[in-house]
Amino acid sequence: TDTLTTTQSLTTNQTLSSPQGIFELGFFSYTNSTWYLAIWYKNIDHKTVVWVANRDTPLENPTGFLKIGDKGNNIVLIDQSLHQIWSSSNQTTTTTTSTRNSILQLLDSGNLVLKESNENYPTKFLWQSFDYPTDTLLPGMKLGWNLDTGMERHITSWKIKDKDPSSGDLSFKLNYHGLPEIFLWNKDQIIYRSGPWNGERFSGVPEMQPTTNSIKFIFHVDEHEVYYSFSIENQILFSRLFVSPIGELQRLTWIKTTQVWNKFWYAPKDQCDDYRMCGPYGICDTNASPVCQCVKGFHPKNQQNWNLRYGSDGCVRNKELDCESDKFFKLHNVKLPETTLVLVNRSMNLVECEDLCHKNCSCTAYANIEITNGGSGCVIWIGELIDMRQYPAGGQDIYVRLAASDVGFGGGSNGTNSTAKVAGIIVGGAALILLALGFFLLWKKNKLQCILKGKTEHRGSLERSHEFLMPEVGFSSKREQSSESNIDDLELPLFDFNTITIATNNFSEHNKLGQGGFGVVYKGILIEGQEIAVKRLSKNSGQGIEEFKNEVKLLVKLQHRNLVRLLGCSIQMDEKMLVYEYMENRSLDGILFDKSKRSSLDWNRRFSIICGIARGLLYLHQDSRFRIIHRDLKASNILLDKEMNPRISDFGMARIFVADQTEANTMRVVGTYGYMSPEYAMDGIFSVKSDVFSFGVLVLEIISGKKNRGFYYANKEWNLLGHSWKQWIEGNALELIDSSIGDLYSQSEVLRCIQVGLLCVQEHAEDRPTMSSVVLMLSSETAVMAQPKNPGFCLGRNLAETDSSSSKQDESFTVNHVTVTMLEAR
Ligand SMILES: Nc1ncnc2c1ncn2[C@@H]1O[C@H](COP(=O)(O)OP(=O)(O)OP(=O)(O)O)[C@@H](O)[C@H]1O
Repeated sequence: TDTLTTTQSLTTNQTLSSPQGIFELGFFSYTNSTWYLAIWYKNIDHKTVVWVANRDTPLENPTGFLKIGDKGNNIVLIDQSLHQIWSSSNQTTTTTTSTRNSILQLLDSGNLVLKESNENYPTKFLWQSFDYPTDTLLPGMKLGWNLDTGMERHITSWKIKDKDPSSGDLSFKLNYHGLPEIFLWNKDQIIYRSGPWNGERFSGVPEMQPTTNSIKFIFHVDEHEVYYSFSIENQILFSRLFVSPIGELQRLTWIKTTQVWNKFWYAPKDQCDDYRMCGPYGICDTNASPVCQCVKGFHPKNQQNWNLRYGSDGCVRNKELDCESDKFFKLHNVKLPETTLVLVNRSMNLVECEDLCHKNCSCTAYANIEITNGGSGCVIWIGELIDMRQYPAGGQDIYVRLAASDVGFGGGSNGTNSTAKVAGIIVGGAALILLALGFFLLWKKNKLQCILKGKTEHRGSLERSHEFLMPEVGFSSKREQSSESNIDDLELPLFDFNTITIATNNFSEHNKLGQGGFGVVYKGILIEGQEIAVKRLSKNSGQGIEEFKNEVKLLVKLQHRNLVRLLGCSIQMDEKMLVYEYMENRSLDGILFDKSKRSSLDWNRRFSIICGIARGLLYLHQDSRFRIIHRDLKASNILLDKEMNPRISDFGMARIFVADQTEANTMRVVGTYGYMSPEYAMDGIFSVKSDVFSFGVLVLEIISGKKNRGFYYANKEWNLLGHSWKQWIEGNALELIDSSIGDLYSQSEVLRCIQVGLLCVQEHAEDRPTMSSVVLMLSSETAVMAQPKNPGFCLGRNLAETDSSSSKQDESFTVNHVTVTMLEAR
């Protein structure tokens, strides 16, 4: 049978057999002292184990058994003393709910699956062994990442071949950063890499050639998943990828007539496959002597070691770059250098790619990503070029940046316009002959190869207008999604995590702009030179990725000259980042409340800042396609651009940063103390009028240059609001004005602003004007204005401040340091 039910168990002398008898599940032992639950090919005499459940926790005698766990959501191995020695739920977090009717089934693919017995959907499993490979990748298994759940699948060798299946030192793992590629690790050291996928094959496996039958190789990249896999059209043909304990990656294919596993392909093959063999800017060529050569324009860093055939020190430039006048030199037929830290744009062509690289002084090389149809896409390297090798044929072209004088005779390449140039390494006179020989050998080898087919479905619709706003992972190929979801996704400008890492100098302290309630903010410079501010949201921002994306999609549409533009977001596993345009003059509070800086804000400037904020807020309240209540309007959320125009920031954060649902419901989440309207602070009632209140506080702060919280008049009873109100009713309002403004101001304008400010901070929300009347009052000298009534919270000490944790500084007085905004659909 192929199935085990909840009432059955599988003892060590029993097996399950897949429906067509291709695979078998049972127990095996090499030593008779350790027993393992495993899957092997049923009809291959020499037992070829492809999966082991309890590789690191063997049964110590053959009296154990396998059964479905009591809750029906996992499988467990029980030993002689009825102890559970292994369970599938150690491996998974997804199957926490209990299920009554589950069954365990061995499929003909070799996949052992736990599923609901009435579940007919062929891929809906509670658990599957394919998610937990051991040392073997079977057709249909994925090697790589599910970026939504963080699940990673890789293969790890046995300790001793055919003897000890416990986890060995060798693993083959996909790295999804940059242009994804797969690395062979020995413990914590990389020993080989595949090179990135070029649409047809791995850049480091030029012998993989698309032919016409049997094995189809798959390299899938989208924002949810990045994986390598393969399928075989003919189920009776057996092929598996396997990592051996001695550090060899092997594709083995079963030859029925001779009953042997044939080594179809393997790696590493030669010394040039050894990772970093020739160091930075070194290029390894098995046909050269010594095998390590420097890229043209470079010389060995340590000539002595180099002479001793030690290449790992690599090479250094003959002449430093000068950026402007640099040229590019084309290397033919190479394995592309490591692509973990690169920038990727799939929509650019080679000419645009060159242009981009040229403009960025830290770009060291560029190349096409895909080789199909004459080449497409752009990858640019920012740092050293590592682990290149030269192939006689079948490699890729890369354009390396050199100082103009190092390009030498024949000149630099102008990207696609250039004619084929001499290979960029100094290989000596025999190269051509060897090249021809190499071609011949390769051709012979290729005749033996089976199919290699990259997935090349259309991707034109995926191109984005933002260059390098595109994550490699998110953009490259949403190939298996409906066009509808593609269109949907088009609206979300996703920045590649690498782009952000590079832009922010790997989130360096130096780039840190500050820390707010939502997380740390970094300054960044995109490769095209655009400055950005990246808000790295605290990990517990409480919102799922999909909801986050939806919010960002809405917020990027809000555009107004008095709002800080949200450019997009970046998502890395469970980490979320918001990308804003950078505001050169930072936040208003940094100038307004700084003794030495505030005099740079004369009255005209302050008045235009007040008017700008009013217009921005009006847009949020009324003119945008959604009504947005900011809920955290304050001087630190007013940023100033190059021309000192005010720009409101942090709008829409309530939706993005859901700290805790219960808090949101009980409305305990509040804005920043000092700017909060009474009804909001006390009862959690928020409306556009609570924003109007905060705006009023801001206006009075801008006029007086004093913080509402930090300012107490004489007997310390009054805060800025109380003090302003007092001056107003006593007819001394002009005394409020910041002395650093000097004498150059229009009295009527100042008075009008004070009146507007006081109208906005009135205690009762219904008395406060709307933002549209505020804008009107500010812009018209003849507008009729009401007399303000008393403000809310005009005493220095009030309800909120009795909290012992509040300080006199203008910090967020918030629950969990979260400040919020509200977004309502119209
Ligand atoms: N787009 C931007 N351009 C330049 N500087 C910015 C930008 N966004 C934020 N900053 C700076 O980063 C720092 C932190 O900003 P953030 O908005 O996270 O915190 P905050 O406004 O001080 O507090 P809160 O999170 O409570 O609103 C501030 O000093 C701000 O000036």
